[in-house]
Amino acid sequence: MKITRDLYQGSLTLLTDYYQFTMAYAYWKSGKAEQEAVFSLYFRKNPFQSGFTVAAGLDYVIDYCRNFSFQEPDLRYLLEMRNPDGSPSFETAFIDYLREMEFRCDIDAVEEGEVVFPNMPLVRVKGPLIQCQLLETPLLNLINFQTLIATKAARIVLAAKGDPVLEFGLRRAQGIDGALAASRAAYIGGCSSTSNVMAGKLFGIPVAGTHAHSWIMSFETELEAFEAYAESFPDNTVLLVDTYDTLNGVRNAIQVAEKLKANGKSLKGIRIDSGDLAYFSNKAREMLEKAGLNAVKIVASNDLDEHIITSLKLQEASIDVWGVGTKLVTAYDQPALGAVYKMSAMKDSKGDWQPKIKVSQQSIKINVPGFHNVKRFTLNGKAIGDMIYLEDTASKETVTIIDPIDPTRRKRIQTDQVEAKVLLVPIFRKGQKVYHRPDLHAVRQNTFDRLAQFDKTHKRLTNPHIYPVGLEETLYEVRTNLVLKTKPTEIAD
Ligand SMILES: Nc1ncnc2c1ncn2[C@@H]1O[C@H](COP(=O)(O)OP(=O)(O)OP(=O)(O)O)[C@@H](O)[C@H]1O
Ligand SMILES: O=P(O)(O)OC[C@H]1O[C@H](OP(=O)(O)OP(=O)(O)O)[C@H](O)[C@@H]1O
Ligand SMILES: O=C(O)c1cccnc1
Repeated sequence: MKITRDLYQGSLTLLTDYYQFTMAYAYWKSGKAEQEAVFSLYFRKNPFQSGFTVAAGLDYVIDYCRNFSFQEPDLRYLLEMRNPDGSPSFETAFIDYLREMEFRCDIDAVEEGEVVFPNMPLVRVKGPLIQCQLLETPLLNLINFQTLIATKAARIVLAAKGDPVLEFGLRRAQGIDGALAASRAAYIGGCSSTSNVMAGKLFGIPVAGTHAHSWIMSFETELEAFEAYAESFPDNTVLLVDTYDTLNGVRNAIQVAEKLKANGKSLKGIRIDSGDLAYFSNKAREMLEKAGLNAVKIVASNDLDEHIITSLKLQEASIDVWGVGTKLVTAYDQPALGAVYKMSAMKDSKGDWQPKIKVSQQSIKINVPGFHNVKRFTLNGKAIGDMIYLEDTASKETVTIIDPIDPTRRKRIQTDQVEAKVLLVPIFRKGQKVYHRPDLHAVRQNTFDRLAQFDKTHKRLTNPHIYPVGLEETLYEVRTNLVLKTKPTEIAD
């Protein structure tokens, strides 16, 4: 897929924060640009107070990196940039250096649809410092939003307990790209279809839809509108019943169903978009059953989210299909995932790797140093803990994983009695793509399969049981020693 190129027709290399260029220039001026570094992309808290997060956005990252080059119009723009005093921001020789730049990074990442947790690397970039740095903003932009929406979708799909969830968000999404990326991520999270026709064309997501109130309002009566719609779509008649009076709408839909039956066809569904969805869906179900129309599906929409769906399920509402828009594609209750991208190691002038740490007053903001990876341990197919570890640490029979924020939380794992899977997968080697991307349907299936590995207590929508993710002991020690070495030991007055 060349989604970003198809959509934006050119290089996206300038779609970054200006400070990436100020640093790039300064790295180049001080002779550090080609020095090797490692950066890690991770988040610190699951969104929505969720017990898990679903990774998405890697496909866009791959496109971005494959198109990573400076085109002449971009170079001209950079050359014309000025400091506040009117002097050129960048020397011509730097612009020439950018012109020749070829993407040379190694990238490893968790696959889309993978279930991920705070502090573990989602993407690891190793390569020339300048290239690692320039990737910071676009990688965060691409991973943060899609991961957020895939997670929201997964929660909604879990609440729907196997019923199809139709994504209806385009009209309320954050602009064109927000909508397209959200439709893609919502599908990864488990939605069944999108109403966004362009997302269908670009990504191959199934497209589905009913009709709006305007269709009914364009006729003298609701019954005429239903009949005309059934004539237009005899094989896919879904009627919106709540324009004037929901139960009367159901009666009219039943009349149309009988006509369809006489022609060897059937009414596929009705949609309720207002009022008490439990009451109206149960009444509608009773009326449909009385008319022998047990197979007619009831679609509900109207500001739904995982919590309202859960409540409607508890109320035993007779809803078979859920249409969800605004609260899904805008991640209404948490509009951003806070993933960050931090340097974790750099080669010194002798060519030796040095782990790097950012020390903060807030311990949650201290990153994981070194060339690290993450392993998931499973027992009889169930995930029991994730270990963040330094790649050059020899494997041991027993490991202890230590929560980086609360080191009293620890878990011992007998590695010879469990299965282990390394979660970072090679994506690029020396700038060349080595990863074969699965199609979007396989990614969506991946989400279901991976989520199935987790105990339901971690998937509970409120107050979930915290899944154990920790640092392997050696890494924990490296990190603690680095913090102690870097942090002033005296408490400031
Ligand atoms: N039985 C129910 N239990 C919990 N929430 C419900 C139930 N029925 C509907 N809701 C939710 O309550 C909210 C009702 O919102 P609102 O009052 O705006 O709807 P409405 O009265 O149908 O009006 P509108 O025509 O503006 O959609 C929606 O978010 C809807 O999903
Ligand atoms: O509620 P959402 O989850 O965003 O789902 C999409 C909404 O979009 C349509 O409404 P419309 O734009 O016609 O407005 P209205 O039904 O709120 O009047 C549809 O009837 C849903 O109610
Ligand atoms: O197809 C539908 O029913 C639909 C599409 C977008 C928004 N609301 C409803």
